[in-house]
Amino acid sequence: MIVYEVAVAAPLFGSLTYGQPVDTPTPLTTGIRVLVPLRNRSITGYILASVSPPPDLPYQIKPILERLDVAPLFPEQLIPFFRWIADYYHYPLGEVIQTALPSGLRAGSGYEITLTEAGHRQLPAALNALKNRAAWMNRLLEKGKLLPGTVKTIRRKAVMQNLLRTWQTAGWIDINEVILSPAVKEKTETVVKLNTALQESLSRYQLDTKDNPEETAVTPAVTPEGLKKSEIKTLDLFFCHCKGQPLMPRAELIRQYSGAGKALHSLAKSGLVTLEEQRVYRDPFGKVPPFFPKPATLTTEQEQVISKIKTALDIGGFQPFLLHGVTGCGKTEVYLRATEHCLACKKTVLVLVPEIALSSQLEGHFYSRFGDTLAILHSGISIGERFDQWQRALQGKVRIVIGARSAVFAPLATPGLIIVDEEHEPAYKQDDGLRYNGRDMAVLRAKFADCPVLLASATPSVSSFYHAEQGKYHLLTMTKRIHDQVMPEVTVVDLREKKRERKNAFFSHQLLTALQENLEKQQQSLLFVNRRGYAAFMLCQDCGYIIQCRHCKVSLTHHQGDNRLLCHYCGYSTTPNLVCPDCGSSSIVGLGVGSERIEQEARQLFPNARITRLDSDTTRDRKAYLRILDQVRNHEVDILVGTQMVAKGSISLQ
Ligand SMILES: Nc1ncnc2c1ncn2[C@@H]1O[C@H](COP(=O)(O)OP(=O)(O)OP(=O)(O)O)[C@@H](O)[C@H]1O
Repeated sequence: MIVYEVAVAAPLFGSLTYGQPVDTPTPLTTGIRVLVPLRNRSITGYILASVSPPPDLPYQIKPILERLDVAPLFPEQLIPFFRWIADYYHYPLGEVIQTALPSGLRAGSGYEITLTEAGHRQLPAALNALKNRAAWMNRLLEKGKLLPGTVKTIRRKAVMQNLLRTWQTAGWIDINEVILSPAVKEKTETVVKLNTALQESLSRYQLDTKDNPEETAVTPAVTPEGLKKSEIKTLDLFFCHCKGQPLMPRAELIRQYSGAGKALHSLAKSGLVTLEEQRVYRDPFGKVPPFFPKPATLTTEQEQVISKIKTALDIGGFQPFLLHGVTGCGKTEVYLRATEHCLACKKTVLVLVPEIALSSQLEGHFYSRFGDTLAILHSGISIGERFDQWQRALQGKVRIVIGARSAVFAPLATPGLIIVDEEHEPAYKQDDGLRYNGRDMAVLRAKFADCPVLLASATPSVSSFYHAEQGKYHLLTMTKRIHDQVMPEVTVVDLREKKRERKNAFFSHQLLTALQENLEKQQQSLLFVNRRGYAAFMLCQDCGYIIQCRHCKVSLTHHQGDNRLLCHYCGYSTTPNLVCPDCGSSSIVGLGVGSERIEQEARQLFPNARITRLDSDTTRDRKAYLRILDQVRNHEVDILVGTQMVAKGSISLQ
C-alpha cells in the first residue's frame, strides 16, 4: 500500500499520513495539492513524499479524497527548505507552503443544500408556521438549491445549523459536501491553426512577399476553390499578421476584422483550419520596460568584484557575499554580469528586491540584457499574472526570477545564484502570518541550493556587516561612483528658525528658492517625504488626545483624497468626522505632514508647475507606477513628490 506524507493547510505542526485516493490507481507526485479529510472538514494538503506505512498501525489511514493538481506546484528540492522554515519560525508546515505559493491556489470544500421531493411537498407549510422567514428560505423553495457561499453564511449561526439538521433528519433537504474550485485558473485562448496544405501555401506566400514586398493579398494558388469573400479576407489577414507562424490567436483576427469569427467557424468546418485551446500567460509587464544599454567597459572595482563572484560560481557551493558599494557605483552591472555568467553555466538566478518600485527598475535592466527569459513575482501584479509567472518559473520557461520577499520561495529547482538588492531594507521582513525575513531566507535558500548568495547595499544592515567582519560573509567593497561623480551636496535647514517669515510652514526659504530656480531652468525637482497621507496624526485641541487605531493603538493618518483616517499598520480605517473618544470634543485637527499635504502645498506655491505624487496611494497597481515613471522620463513632470518609493534610484531626473 502506498501512503503519503501530507502537510495540511491548517494550524497543525508536522505532517499527516493519508492513503491513495480510492478512484486514482496511479501513484501521486510530490508537490501536488490534494483534498484530505481532517476531522469533519475537507482541506487542502500538499504531498511531501510517498512513504511505506509502519507495520501494525494502531489507527486506520484515511484515503486522500481528491487529487487537485496534475503537475507539482513546487519542486521537490524546496521541501527541506519549507521544513526548516516551519521548524525555525514555529509555524505549521502546511501553512508555510501555503504562504510560499501564489494566492488563489487554495481549494477547499463547502456544502450545497438541495430540496428533496418530500421537502417540496412539506417545507412550504413548515415555513408558513415560522414567525420570521429569511430570504434564503424563499430561495430554497424557488430554486430547490442553495450554493456553498449562501450555506456558509447560514451555517455561521448555531440556531440555523440546528434548523438545517432538523430538516435534514425529516428528509426535506440533502446537505452535500462539494469541492470549491480555487480562485485562479490557467488562462487559455483559442488559436487558429492552418491545415498542412495552407501551411505550405504560407511558406510560398512568404517567399513571394519577400521578393515582392508590395504583395499583401493571398495569391490564387493559396486560396482553395469556392471560398466565400469573408473567408478569403480572414485567410488574407492571417497570412499578413501571423509573422510566419502557422497559428495565431482567434481574438486577434476578430480584432482586425469583425467577420472573422463566422468565417473561421466555416473554415474549421471545411478542415482548412483547426481551432484549439492554448494556454496563455498573462503579461505582467503591461508594456516593454525601458531599454538600458550594456556599458562597453567595466570599472576596475566592478571587474574585481565580478571576478570574485564568477570564481565562486565556477567552484560552486554555498558562499555568502556582502557587497558594500556606495550609491551609484554600478552594483546593478555586477548583478547583470554575474547573472550572465550563471546563465552561461546553465543555471538559474533569483533576484530579490525590497519593494515593487525597485523591481520595475531592475526588471528594465534584466529585460534589456536577457529578454523575456525573466519572471516577476510580487504583489504589484494581479493574482492571475502571479500564478502564470509562478508556472513559467516552475516549468523552466524562465531562467531568472525577480521579485519581492515572497519570491524567495520561487519554484526554481536549483538556483545557481541568489541576489538580494538593498539587503538592509526592513521591507524584507513580513509582519503578519509567517513572520519571515526574506533576506535571511535568501541566505538559507542558497545554503539548501548549495550556491552563492550576494547581499548588496550602499548601507548594509548591522547584522550582515557583522557577519562580514566575523568572516561569515565575504566582504566585497566598491567605494567609487561611476564616472567619479561627486556625492550631492546636503544642506540641513532648521525649520524652527524664521518660522514666522515663511510663506509656508513646510518649505524653507532655501527650498523655495531652489525649486523656483529649477523651474526657471526647466529642470526637474524631487521632494521626498517619509510618510504618505495628508496629516500624520489627528489631535484633540481640547484634551490633547491623539486618535488611535482601535486594534494597534498607533496614530491614524488622515488621507484627504479618500476622506478617511487610516492605520498604516493594520489597514483599519474610519471617518475623519469624529469626536474625541476621550473628552467628546469635536475640535480635532490634523497635524504632521505627509506626501499628500506636501503635494497640495507645492501646488499652491507653484500653481504653474506640473506636480505629481508617487507613493503607494497613487500607485495602487504597477501600471500606475510605470505611468508616473514614464511621465517623469518624458519631462512631463516638474516636481515629483513622494515617499521612499522616489528615493530608491529608480527615478532619474533631468
Ligand atoms: N561600467 C559602467 N560604465 C558606465 N556606466 C555604468 C557602468 N556601470 C554602471 N553604470 C551606470 O551607472 C549608473 C549607476 O549605477 P547603478 O544604478 O547600478 O548603481 P548602484 O550601485 O546600484 O546604486 P544604488 O546603490 O543607488 O542602487 C547607472 O546609470 C548605470 O547604468
